[in-house]
Amino acid sequence: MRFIELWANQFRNIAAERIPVDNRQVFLIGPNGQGKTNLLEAIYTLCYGSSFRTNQLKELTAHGQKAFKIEGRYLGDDHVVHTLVLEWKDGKRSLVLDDREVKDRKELIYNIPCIVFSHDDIFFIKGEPEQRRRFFDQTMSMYNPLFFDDLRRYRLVLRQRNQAIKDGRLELLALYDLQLAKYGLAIQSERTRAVYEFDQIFPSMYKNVSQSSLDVHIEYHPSWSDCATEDEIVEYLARTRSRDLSLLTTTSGIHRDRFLVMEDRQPFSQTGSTGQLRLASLIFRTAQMAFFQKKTGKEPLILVDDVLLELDFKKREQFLHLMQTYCQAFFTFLPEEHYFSELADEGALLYTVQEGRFLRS
Ligand SMILES: Nc1ncnc2c1ncn2[C@@H]1O[C@H](COP(=O)(O)OP(=O)(O)OP(=O)(O)O)[C@@H](O)[C@H]1O
Repeated sequence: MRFIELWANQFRNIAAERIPVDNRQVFLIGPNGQGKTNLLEAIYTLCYGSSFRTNQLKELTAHGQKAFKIEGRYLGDDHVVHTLVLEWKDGKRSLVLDDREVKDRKELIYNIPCIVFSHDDIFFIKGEPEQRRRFFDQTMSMYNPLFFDDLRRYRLVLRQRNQAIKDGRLELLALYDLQLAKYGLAIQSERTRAVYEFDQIFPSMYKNVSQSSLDVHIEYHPSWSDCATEDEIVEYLARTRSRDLSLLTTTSGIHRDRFLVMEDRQPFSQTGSTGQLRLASLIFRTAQMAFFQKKTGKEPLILVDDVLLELDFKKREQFLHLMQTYCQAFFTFLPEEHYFSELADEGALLYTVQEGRFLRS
C-alpha cells in the first residue's frame, strides 16, 4: 500500500492543505519545530488511531481548538484507492474507512502496518521493562490478531482481578485465575516463540551495522517461567494469593514478564555506550520490519524521524541497506543534513517544511 494524499485540519501546527505523497519515498526537510514530526504523527495516528508521542489524543488538537481531523487517501494492496478519516471531536475518536465506520481499532492495524523510527526508541533498550514489553507486544500484534485479542482479554481480566482484590471480593478470584491462566499461557507461549525468532534476526543485524563482534541478544524471562500448563498457573496463583492480597495487586503474570537486551551475560543498558544503545534501538526497528515481512510477506510503511543523524557514514550505509524493504517511507531531515541524497531514489518527493506548510521542492 501507499498513501497518495494527506490532509489534516486543526492537527497541531499543520496547515489544512492537501499534501500529495504518491511516491515510495517522501522527504520532509526543514529546521527544528516546523512540523515535520507532526506530519509523521498524523500518518501514524491515521494508521493506528493513536499517537506515538502521547496517549492523549486531545494533545494533537491545534492550540485553541477543540477538534481535529486527518484524512488519508491510499492505494491498498487490493489496488483500490481508499479514504480513511479520523476525527477527534467532543472527546471522542471516530474512524471512517470509505464511508464505513471502523468500530474496532484492530481493523486498522491489519490495514496499514506502520513502523515509526524515533529518538524515543532508545527506551526500548535502556528504559523500564514495560517499554520492552510494549515493543514486543507491538511486534507480535502486527502480524497476529489472535495474540492481540489475547492481550486485550488478559488486560481486562487483570483489571477485574485487581479490582476484586481491592474490594475484598475474594470469591471471584478463582474464576479470574482460570481466565488469567488461559490467556496468559497463550501469550507466554507466543512471546517465547517470537523472541526466539526475533533473536535469529537481531544479533546479526547489530553486528553488521555496528561492524563489531559484540554479541547483543534478547532474553525472555516469563514471570510464570515454572508453569507449562494452565493448571500449573492456577496453582501458582493460589500459592501466591496471600502476597497479592497484601500488596493489593496481581504480583505475577505476563504483565510482569521481562525482556532483556544482553551483551554476552550482562544487560546491554549497563555495558553499552549511548551511541551503541541508540544504534541497538534503531536495529530493533529494522528487525521489527524484517520480522513483520517474514511473517506476513508484506512490506510495512515506515516513518523515520531524523534518527540517522547520529550514525557515521559507514554505519548509515549499512543501516540504510537493511531498511530497503518498505512499501512507502517518510523521512524527516534538517536542512543541513545533506546526506538524504544518499538515500533518495530518482524521482523521490521532497518537501520543505515551514511553519506547518509543506512546499514541494
Ligand atoms: N497542539 C499544537 N498546536 C499547534 N502547534 C503545535 C501543537 N503542538 C506542537 N505544535 C507546534 O509544532 C511545532 C513542532 O513541530 P514538530 O514537532 O513537527 O517539529 P519538527 O519540524 O519535527 O522539528 P524537529 O526537527 O525539532 O523535530 C512547534 O512549532 C510547536 O509549537
